[in-house]
Amino acid sequence: MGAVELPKIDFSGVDASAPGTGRWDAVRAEVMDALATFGCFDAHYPALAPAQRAALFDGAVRPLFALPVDAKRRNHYGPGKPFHGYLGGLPGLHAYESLAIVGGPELGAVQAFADLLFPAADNAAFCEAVHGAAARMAELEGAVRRMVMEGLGVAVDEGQAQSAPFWHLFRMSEYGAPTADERAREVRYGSHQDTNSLSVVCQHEVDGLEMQARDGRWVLVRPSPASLVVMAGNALRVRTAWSNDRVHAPFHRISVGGDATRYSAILFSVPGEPTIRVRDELVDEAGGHPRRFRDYDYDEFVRFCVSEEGGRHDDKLKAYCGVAV
Ligand SMILES: O=C(O)CCC(=O)C(=O)O
Ligand SMILES: [Fe+2]
Repeated sequence: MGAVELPKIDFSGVDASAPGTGRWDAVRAEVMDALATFGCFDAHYPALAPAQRAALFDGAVRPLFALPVDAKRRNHYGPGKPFHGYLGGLPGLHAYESLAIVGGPELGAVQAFADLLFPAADNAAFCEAVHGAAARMAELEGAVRRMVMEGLGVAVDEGQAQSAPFWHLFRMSEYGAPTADERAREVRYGSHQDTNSLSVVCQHEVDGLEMQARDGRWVLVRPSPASLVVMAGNALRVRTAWSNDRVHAPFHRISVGGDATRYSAILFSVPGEPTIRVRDELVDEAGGHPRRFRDYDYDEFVRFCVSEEGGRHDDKLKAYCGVAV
């Protein structure tokens, strides 16, 4: 068997602010195909320029992780939002740390984060680097999300989109290289599906993201300076489950090898409503598209995923709210 590779989709010439123009329709067909087969793809996306990536990682992400832990711990959004901010020193997540900005594509949110972590410092360049990259990644996420709705034939109703908005979490992560007493390649962040709708991953120079193909094989995704990985999470899978999982939420994990610390930045889109609902117009019991999941509370599902009970299931969504069909 040959090596598996992620589908590659070229987004040059796709204008996120002008849906339907240029290569939009052709790219949408490729997106639907990739999300149904792999649940993810490698997006060639030159709008996030190599210089912008360098500014993000070298000018912002590295200095951020070099801060003392006490400073990093200031990145938290309150007890009800346990996975919104700093993560570090967690059981099962050795040599992994991450920081996250709620609303990362918005300058004000980045500014508030910077003021918290670098008080009394000139943080204008930091803010520009983080906001610039997060905003470009959000444009790609928005275009893909719209393509999925169009591709499924779900009306893209601007009014409704406003009343049930999505919000973004921009997470920056650091994974330590294997130590002398570890194996040459170590899994730092174990196999999981994302809970949100879409995730856009920017790997910087050092590989580590492994996606699992439907046949079970793991694909190590090589970072390239002009590409991003886009994948579907369980919140999107739920919405499309009526049509035999037309969107697959892939399992993935992060491993490290070599001797360089790995950095990544991920933009997650999260549904704005507390309850995730399968849209009624997508359920057709008589027509062979029965309801496959109960409506569920998003935050409670996230807590279930990290609970002892959740840990016993691979397919946590099915265990949490699956309906036997
Ligand atoms: O660091 C990465 O490349 C991806 C991390 C990831 O899968 C996650 O944070 O959910
Ligand atoms: Fe993930």
